Amino acid sequence: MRYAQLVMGPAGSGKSTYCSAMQKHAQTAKRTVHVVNLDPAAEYFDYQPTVDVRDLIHLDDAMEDEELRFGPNGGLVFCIEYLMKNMSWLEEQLGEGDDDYFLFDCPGQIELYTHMDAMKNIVDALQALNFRMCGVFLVDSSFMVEGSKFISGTMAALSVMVNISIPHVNVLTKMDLLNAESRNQLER
Ligand SMILES: Nc1nc2c(ncn2[C@@H]2O[C@H](COP(=O)(O)OP(=O)(O)OP(=O)(O)O)[C@@H](O)[C@H]2O)c(=O)[nH]1
Repeated sequence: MRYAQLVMGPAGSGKSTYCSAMQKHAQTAKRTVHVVNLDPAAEYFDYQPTVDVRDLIHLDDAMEDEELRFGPNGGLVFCIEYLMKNMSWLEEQLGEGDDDYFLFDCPGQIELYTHMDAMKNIVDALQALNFRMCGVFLVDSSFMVEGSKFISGTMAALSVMVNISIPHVNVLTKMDLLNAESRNQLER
């Protein structure tokens, strides 16, 4: 059995920062946590990925292809579907270790989780590879303070939980950026 967190959330919500912090935290506890970059458009992260989907396909490959001519959104969906069709590549990259712990740093395009099958299919394929998975959905806390945004954030989280159908934890990120009044408002 292997274990994994699927780290999801809107663009800029802090997924890569979370993965990096968790990896460092594990190192401090003398444990090894592998991070897998599943974002074909990633430009910067400060962890050492064990697997990087950009070695298989990069967003630019889809956008610069003369026949495909995708924009950034269509291109990203194409890349994730391409990964799905090449799961054997991911399987090989992940190796066969037992008891390994992985963090999958996902792309920030929320429709991949809320109403498309792409990410759900990848989760199903990973579960077939003996992964026990948990979804971690990150939301920037500053987008949760106003009532309307709070509803939007919680509905997005609920939609992801139902669509992906694995144990699910929501994480409010960037709490350090909230002032006391906003924290109280969020608490209420
Ligand atoms: N102050 C503060 N900044 C944070 C926190 N988490 C992330 N950030 C910052 O927010 C920005 C976006 O963080 P990322 O980790 O790149 O977010 P992401 O979800 O991986 O972004 P995409 O891959 O573009 O979707 C970076 O400048 C981070 O340094 C946090 O808890 N506190």
